[in-house]
Amino acid sequence: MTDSIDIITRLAATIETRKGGDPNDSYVAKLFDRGPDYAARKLGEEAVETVVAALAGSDEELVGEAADVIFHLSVLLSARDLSIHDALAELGRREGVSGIEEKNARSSQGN
Ligand SMILES: N=c1c2ncn([C@@H]3O[C@H](COP(=O)(O)OP(=O)(O)OP(=O)(O)O)[C@@H](O)[C@H]3O)c2ncn1[C@@H]1O[C@H](COP(=O)(O)O)[C@@H](O)[C@H]1O
Repeated sequence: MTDSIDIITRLAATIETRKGGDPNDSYVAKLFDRGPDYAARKLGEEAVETVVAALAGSDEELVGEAADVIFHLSVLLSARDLSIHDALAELGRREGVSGIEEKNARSSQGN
């Protein structure tokens, strides 16, 4: 499990290093160059492909599409000057909070 977090941490760090990079040398730099809206569309495409794989694909295809979603989500958050670690921290915050408490906490915040 620690290894999985290490992989996400390394990926997030690599993604950050690509900011301002040459789009011809780096796929992530190309995504940054095209902007957050493009990164969001890529994430949407990968999410749809994940659903298709879940409904009609093999386990291997589903895992591959899920990895694409995590990658493109990481790029999108970085393009918005956020990080996948912000999303993980939110999941961590929800640990130990029951579904009802979470719902109440969100409605008291106006969400
Ligand atoms: N995980 C990935 C990853 N997954 C997929 N891809 C790239 O995604 C591209 C495939 O995208 P698509 O098929 O959707 O379409 P495309 O037409 O090629 O791309 P678009 O023009 O549609 O954006 C290929 O170029 C893949 O190399 C990735 N590129 C990079 N990473 C990670 O990002 C790191 C940095 O990559 P670079 O920025 O390229 O050095 C790598 O070390 C990896 O860890």
